Amino acid sequence: MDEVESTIMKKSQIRPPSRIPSPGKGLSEITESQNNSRLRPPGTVPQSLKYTYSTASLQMVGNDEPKRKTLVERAGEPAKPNTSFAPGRSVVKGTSLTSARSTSMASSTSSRPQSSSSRNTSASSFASSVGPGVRPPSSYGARPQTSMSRARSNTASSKRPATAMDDHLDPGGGPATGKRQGWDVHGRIADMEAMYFELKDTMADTNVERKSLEETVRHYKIKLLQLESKNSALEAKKTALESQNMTYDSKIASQQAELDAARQRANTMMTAADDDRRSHRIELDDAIHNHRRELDQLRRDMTEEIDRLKKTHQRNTDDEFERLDKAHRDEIRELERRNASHLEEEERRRVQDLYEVKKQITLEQQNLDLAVGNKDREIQSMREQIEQMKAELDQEQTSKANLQKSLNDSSSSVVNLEGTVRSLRDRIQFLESGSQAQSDRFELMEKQLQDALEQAQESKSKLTKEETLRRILFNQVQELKGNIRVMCRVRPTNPSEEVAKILYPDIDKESKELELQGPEEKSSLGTITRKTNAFTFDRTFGPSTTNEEVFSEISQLVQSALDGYNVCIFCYGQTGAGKTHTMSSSDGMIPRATHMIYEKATELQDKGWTYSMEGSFVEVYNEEIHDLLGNPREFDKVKHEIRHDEKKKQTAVTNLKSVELDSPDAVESILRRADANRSVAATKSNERSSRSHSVFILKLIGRNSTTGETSEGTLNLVDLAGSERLKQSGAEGDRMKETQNINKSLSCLGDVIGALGQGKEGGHIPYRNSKLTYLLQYSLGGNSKTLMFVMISPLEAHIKETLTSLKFATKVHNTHIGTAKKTTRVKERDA
Ligand SMILES: Nc1ncnc2c1ncn2[C@@H]1O[C@H](COP(=O)(O)OP(=O)(O)OP(=O)(O)O)[C@@H](O)[C@H]1O
Repeated sequence: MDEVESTIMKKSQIRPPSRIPSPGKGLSEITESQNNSRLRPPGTVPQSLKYTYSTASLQMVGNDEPKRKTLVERAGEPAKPNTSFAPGRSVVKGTSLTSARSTSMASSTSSRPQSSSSRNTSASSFASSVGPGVRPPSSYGARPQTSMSRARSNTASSKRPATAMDDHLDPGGGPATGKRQGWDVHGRIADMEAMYFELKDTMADTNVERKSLEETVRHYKIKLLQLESKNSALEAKKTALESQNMTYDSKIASQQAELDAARQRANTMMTAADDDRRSHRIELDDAIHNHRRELDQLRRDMTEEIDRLKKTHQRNTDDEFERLDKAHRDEIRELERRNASHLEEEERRRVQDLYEVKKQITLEQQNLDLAVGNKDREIQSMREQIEQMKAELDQEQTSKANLQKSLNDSSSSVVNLEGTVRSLRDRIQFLESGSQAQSDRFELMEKQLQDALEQAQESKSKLTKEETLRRILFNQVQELKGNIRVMCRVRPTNPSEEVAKILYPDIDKESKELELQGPEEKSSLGTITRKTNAFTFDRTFGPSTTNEEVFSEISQLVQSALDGYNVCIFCYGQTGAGKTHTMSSSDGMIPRATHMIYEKATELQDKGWTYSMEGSFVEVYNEEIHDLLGNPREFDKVKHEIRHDEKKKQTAVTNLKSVELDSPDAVESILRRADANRSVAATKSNERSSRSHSVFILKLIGRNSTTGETSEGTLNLVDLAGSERLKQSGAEGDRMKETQNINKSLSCLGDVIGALGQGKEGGHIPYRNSKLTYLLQYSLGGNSKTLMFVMISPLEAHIKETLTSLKFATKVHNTHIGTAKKTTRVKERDA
């Protein structure tokens, strides 16, 4: 609002005249009228006029009609009453501004001290130019008092600078600043024109000012309307709040009344409760008092009754005791009599039972004999079956040999025939005779050749079929022999060593039995005895047996690996019993097996089989896997993990070096390297005792291009660490840890074989309990074939350990994995 006002104020400033010509003396009557207006004191303005101006000004604002005419227009008009001009001026310069901001106006007006006088002057000049007759009467005489006029009357009038008007007022007529003479009509007209333009500008300014004022008034009106609507809204709100307030007041009053009523009720209830409590207390006191009295009375009565009863009871007890004593004695006599008869009866019955039991035992014995006879017959029939199968196998092998021979013959005859054909062709070409005889002969020979070729092809396909059949029959024979087999080998001795008594009762027959005389045992009577322990295995090898003989017994298993089975052959026994000699020596099982596989694989090439063979060698030492073909310095750095392929039933070890066995020499180099790397440590039992389990893994993958068959087998040859007992070995520190780990893994091996023997479908087999059993998971049990060599030392000093090894082997031998097998037991009899 102030900003608008200040704008208005700025616009309302009237430019001071630049130069006002001083009027000549001929214009004195105008001067006089002007003088009159100037000379009239401010207080002389009639009150009625003042009122009229203000009302008129308000009307002007309200009507918003620019009724004023320009000075030029009015110049040609007839004279009008004074009031018609004065209010217009007052509206613009006086009343409205005075009432709004009198101070601002005063200051703005005072900044232009010459404005009114210039106007007066211009009016006078104008009058003088148009002549006195048309000049309007002095409007200034009727002008209301404004701040400007007050300022002039109070302060500026006395100190006002000299103006043209003053010159007119000067009676001396000597113009202080006059520049034109009375005759200088043109000059005056020019001045008049200048003044006229100046006035025109002033009027234009005034119009602008008026418009802005009208705008302001409109703005105020809008504002007023907004305020009024706001006021009415507030009024409505106030009314609503008042009515709400009244509702609350009435609610509070009703709740207060309810509260008072509730208080009243509570007081009444409290009083009633107090009364009740008092009356109850009195009743309770009375009751307690009565109860005590009754209790005392009862106590007295009871005491009297007890005394009376005691006396009566004493009497009765004495009588009863006498009576019971008599009855008891009678009863004892009666019981003794009954017991005697009962005993007689019982004895009779027992004798009868004994007779029945004896009879039943005899019957069962007969049944058992029958069953044993049946079993024997079954065994006999199985043996016969095996024999028959062996005969069939022999027959098949013979037929295979014959076929092979005929194939060879056919091949050589084919070669011969081919040579013949070539020579005949040459001859044909040479002869060129085309004679019938020659032609016939040639045809005959060609036919013979064709027949021979067909025969050879037929023999080849027959041979392939024979091979497949052989595999099936061979596996059947292996299964009949059992999927886990145990063989015992006794190492030779030096002449200086004290040997224990070991017998081989069936050495000339099946070579399965072994008898060992146990250690000396002292009885309670002081007599010393030695028990003979008899053992039976799938085969027993005496000290003179060579590695070649041993291998001939196990070669069939190696053949199974080629046929796609998982085969595991392991040597078990105490340190120094000959495990390493049997397994890894230069003519041991590992080199022999690999050589055999190599040879067989080469042979099978004729039957369409191609084999790839990969060998790796690991060591399980302190439950860690080491790569025996790797760098021994990195044994502790490189970690190996065992991964199983559940689907293929194959095991893989991570970060393991495997060597392609493309020649027999490759096997020897592997063995040399593994031997150099193998962890060895000295113990009391053996100077170079292997302290780890070593596993030679041979993977055999075969493909038959003719039949499309594939086979994937694994041969594991395991040299177990020594099985000596902790106490005996005298191991300490690291050695003790080694021995503990060895014993743990060997006992896990026993547990696994035991669990497999129970043969429960889906039963838990604790393969994971040791690294060794986990590594051999798919080579122990299931569809795999296992052979255990129990190595024993024949020395007297090792007899206890030997017995332990043999008992463990018997436990394994009694395990049924896969097909049924005869159970053997350790037989003991005194020497
Ligand atoms: N059948 C055998 N014929 C000849 N010598 C043998 C035979 N068995 C074992 N030996 C010899 O007996 C010694 C101990 O044998 P070997 O090292 O094989 O025992 P080990 O049971 O493997 O011992 P460890 O488990 O501690 O390695 C070796 O010198 C070995 O040559």
